[in-house]
Amino acid sequence: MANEGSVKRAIGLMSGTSMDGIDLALLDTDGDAVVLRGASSFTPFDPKFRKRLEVGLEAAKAIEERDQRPGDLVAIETELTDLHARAVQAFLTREGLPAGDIDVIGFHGQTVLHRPRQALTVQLGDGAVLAAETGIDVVYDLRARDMELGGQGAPLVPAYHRALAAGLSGDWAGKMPVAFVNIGGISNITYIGADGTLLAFDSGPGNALIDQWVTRHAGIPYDSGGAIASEGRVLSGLANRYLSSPFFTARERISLDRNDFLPPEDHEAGLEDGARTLAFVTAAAIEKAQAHLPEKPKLWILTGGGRHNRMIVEDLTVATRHSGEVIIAEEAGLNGDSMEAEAWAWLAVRSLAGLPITYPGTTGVTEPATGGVLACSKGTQTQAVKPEN
Ligand SMILES: Nc1ncnc2c1ncn2[C@@H]1O[C@H](COP(=O)(O)OP(=O)(O)OP(=O)(O)O)[C@@H](O)[C@H]1O
Ligand SMILES: CC(=O)N[C@H]1[C@@H]2OC[C@@H](O2)[C@@H](O)[C@@H]1O[C@H](C)C(=O)O
Repeated sequence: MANEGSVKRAIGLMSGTSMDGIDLALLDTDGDAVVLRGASSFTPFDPKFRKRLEVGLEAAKAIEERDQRPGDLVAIETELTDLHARAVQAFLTREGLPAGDIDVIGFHGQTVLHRPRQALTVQLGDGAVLAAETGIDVVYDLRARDMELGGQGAPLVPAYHRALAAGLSGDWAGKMPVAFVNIGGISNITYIGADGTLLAFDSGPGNALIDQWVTRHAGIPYDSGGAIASEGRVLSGLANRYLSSPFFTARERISLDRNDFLPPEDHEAGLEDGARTLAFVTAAAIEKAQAHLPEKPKLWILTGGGRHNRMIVEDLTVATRHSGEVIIAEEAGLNGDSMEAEAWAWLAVRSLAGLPITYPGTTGVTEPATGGVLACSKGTQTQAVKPEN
């Protein structure tokens, strides 16, 4: 290991359900406290590769065993791994850091299938190849063991949210319970009670529906700032169709696949009304999540790309105005773009130490569980991380 003692220097790599690119973050941590949040980067996928990933998602529907790669998925996985290796190399060059300074990379990969009921989750990405190409040890496949132990395999960032909450300062420190809401392709919520209670689950659609809608109707990848939505009005019939999904009232909290909610049919709305309604649905779904929490949060910290959509932020602010305050991560001194990548760095360090990464309250796993697979940079052997939870 490059760094002595319990504090490790880790790089986290996240390519989320929006499939927009690779977030990278540097983190110094002992796997408990966040010692130092470092520099970060974003490497967008070019539109051609994004298109290939979308085709890959369709092919992935045929997967029954997690190592199957139907259609073009073998080639896509190779290209994806290579793009991650290049993102790491470009970051190290930019920051003037030798690879030997980094103890470990936490590698998420690209989720192409997630079926918790079948205990099946597939993230494309070859950890061994990434380790060989970067010369840095890689911890990857962090979701699978949780599923084997009865968990949903997601969300995994909540334990990191709790570590961040412990470090909040000033006025924000006393505002408990606090909820982190990550508005990515799908939205997920983490609740941290004043007594440290940790609960988390996917709360519903995030930007994926909005992205698909504006791509189809305006040829742009996302509704920047919520500008299109701000020109439209909420179509209550359409909104209610989404919000009456049994997903919101089911006692069991399940993690979502990107395709669990689909964009409206073309005839159901015009461009602006569709974007406005979907932004409303995203916020309303987050508000509905409160029904599954022991107390209403006093503070909501928004992360993920959806915090830039002002209609989502406004709608959530209105919906929670009697009980809580809504802020974006940056107002609390955090980085809403790199938080998930930071989390993957933190989780990798925990994995190396055999510490739990998921809990009954976060994924429904039977007991606190570690996870991940270690691929060593020196040598070809890939060994499973041996947990001691
Ligand atoms: N300026 C902006 N205005 C509005 N929306 C934005 C803006 N920037 C990014 N987004 C939205 O955020 C999305 C990317 O968010 P993010 O990177 O948090 O998602 P992700 O990590 O891929 O998803 P997940 O957390 O579900 O895995 C984009 O697809 C877009 O919809
Ligand atoms: C299977 C999968 O990749 N799930 C993602 C997805 O995107 C958001 C939400 O659904 C969350 O459950 C999860 O990612 C975050 C990073 C997590 O595991 O915490």
